[in-house]
Amino acid sequence: MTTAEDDSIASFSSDLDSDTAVPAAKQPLPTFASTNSQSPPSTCWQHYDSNRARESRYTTSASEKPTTQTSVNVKIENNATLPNRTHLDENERQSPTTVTPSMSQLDDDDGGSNHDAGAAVAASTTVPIRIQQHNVTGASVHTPEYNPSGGGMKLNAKQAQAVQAIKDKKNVFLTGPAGTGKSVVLRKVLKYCSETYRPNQWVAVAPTGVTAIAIGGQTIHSFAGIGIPSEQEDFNKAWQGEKRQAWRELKIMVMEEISMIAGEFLDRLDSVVRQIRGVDAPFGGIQVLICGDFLQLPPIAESIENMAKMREFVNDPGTVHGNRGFAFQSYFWKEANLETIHLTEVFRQDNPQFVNVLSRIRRGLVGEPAKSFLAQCARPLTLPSKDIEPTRLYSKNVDVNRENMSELVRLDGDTHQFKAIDHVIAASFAKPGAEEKLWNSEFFRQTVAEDLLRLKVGAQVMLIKNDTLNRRTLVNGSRGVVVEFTNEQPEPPFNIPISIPKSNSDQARKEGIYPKVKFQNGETRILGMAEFTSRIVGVGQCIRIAVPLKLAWAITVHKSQGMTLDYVKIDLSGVFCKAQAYVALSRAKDEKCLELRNFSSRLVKADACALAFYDHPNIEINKWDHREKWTRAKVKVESVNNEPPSQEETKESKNQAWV
Ligand SMILES: Nc1ncnc2c1ncn2[C@@H]1O[C@H](COP(=O)(O)OP(=O)(O)OP(=O)(O)O)[C@@H](O)[C@H]1O
Repeated sequence: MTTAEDDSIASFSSDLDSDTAVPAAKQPLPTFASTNSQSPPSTCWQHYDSNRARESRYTTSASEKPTTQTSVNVKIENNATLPNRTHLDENERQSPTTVTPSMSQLDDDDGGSNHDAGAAVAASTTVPIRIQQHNVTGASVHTPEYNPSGGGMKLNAKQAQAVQAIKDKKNVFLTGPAGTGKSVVLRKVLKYCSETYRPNQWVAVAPTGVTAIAIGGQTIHSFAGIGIPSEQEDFNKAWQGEKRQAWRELKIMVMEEISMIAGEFLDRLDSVVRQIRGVDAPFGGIQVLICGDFLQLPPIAESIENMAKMREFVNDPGTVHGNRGFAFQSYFWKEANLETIHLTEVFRQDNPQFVNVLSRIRRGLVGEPAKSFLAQCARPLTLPSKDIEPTRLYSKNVDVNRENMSELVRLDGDTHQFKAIDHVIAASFAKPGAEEKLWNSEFFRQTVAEDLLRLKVGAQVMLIKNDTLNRRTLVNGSRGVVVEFTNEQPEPPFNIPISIPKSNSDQARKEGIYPKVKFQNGETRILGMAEFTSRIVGVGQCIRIAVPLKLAWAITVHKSQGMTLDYVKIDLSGVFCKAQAYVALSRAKDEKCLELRNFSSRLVKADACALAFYDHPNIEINKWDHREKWTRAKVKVESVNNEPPSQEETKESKNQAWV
């Protein structure tokens, strides 16, 4: 084991400039006689409109619900049949995506007696499986909870301290560089929760589907019932029946990868949860374990340009959600009275030289020794066996897609193409030109659901939509392999029929043929189409109906956060955000099992605000600001600010986020 450079954690006080408007989250919250209220108070935060909320019980929001005044414009490609939206399963749009962690998934690494390998595999994106002749890429990869070697794992003193703090009912922030065992502690805590609380009293949440799978939990968006929020009203969806009840019953929430959860998101959610629970305390008194490293991937903030556009369409600009700031910049953070535990012992890598290189890169530093150390990885990887396929990491989706397509081409067999169906619904109150705006929306270019999906038997795939029904064991991020194409009928919720006529150019494409996928948890599913939507504040809704699969020989760095990879090929040429190079490199266990392409010192960047948070106790770092202005951090170190992301960065990040 090797100890990383010691980062002293900051405990700081942070107040707003006197001229900074106090966000509504800080305005006095309404008080409630009891927590049994069934709807948000009319005085609820930021112009809550109770009529709209009533409607949103049945639709994603009032603006989305087709009404007689709503114009629906449907563009049907290639004579595809458009499924009637009213026939879509209502549950699919509203019901919670609940991935109940099985006990075995939560089993820690100490050889717990009830380990159930099958169920554990269900939650992993990286566990090796062999399906007929098709090997799932990443066979060499393991996440710690599913370490095939099993065996005992003794927590070090700080890890044990974190578990104890949770047992002592404290709110805990568990941090430290990559590979220091934060997730291992998290799983110990989940095991404790499962033994101590009833199932509805605890939850594990993460910002992305892949991470959620790895901890056997669900995304924070799906648990909250708010989807990907674009305005305050979306957060108010947490009031909807089942969700409201879930929030009220909760006693402890475990949050993974906090670096990707924005301060603004936490504050908006916190405000609603306090009201739902009728307790004016952080998350209405729910105990929290927050895990993560702020020097890893940051939240995906809206660009200033997009924020400005969205604000044009709303009465109160403060209601537009920009996903700004790190979690430590939230009001919630300051009030939660978190006990910070900083892990420093790196377990993932054994070589102290590699640990030192990574430690510098985490802080945005490179230097000659690090450069020459990494230069030795710019050679083809030698693999111990033909069966082992290294995981390939790229920064951008475009590179991932190219790599996946070239793998697809190498497979024998017919290509089956699945064309998406797009349509738009303008909001009843939208200004003229709304439909055109919707058709030109970035959603249709950026959404992870491809316009034309090509598949073959043997293709490595990833599910890109949660299964909100059935056994709820498959989620956005579940990995599998296409085992055949069939005309058997798919099951809900992925059962929108594929009825696209044969194209001239593609001999393999037939009507009513569905891909059958064997997932890593052993489940086999026939997949029809599913609905992907994006609501544009004040304008309406963009909808794509597509087969919810994506090729997955290669994955993005964003998808890899939290993983431990035995054999990995990394191409850093497309790095577009801070910490991306660090996250990619720190996945590798050993430099001998890492092939590195296109490394350059200029790609290594750390966020100055996150560095300041760790390095300077007692500094003031401003909170996210709900006004147009992106406030500068009031720190005593030079050039520390929260730069808003560029449009390019937001676009790329969203590409990752929507996966
Ligand atoms: N106490 C321990 N003893 C032995 N190995 C450990 C211990 N804690 C963690 N590990 C191992 O270290 C590796 C990294 O652990 P883990 O994924 O929990 O780190 P992390 O801090 O969550 O990393 P990241 O920030 O990259 O998500 C895993 O292989 C895990 O099994």
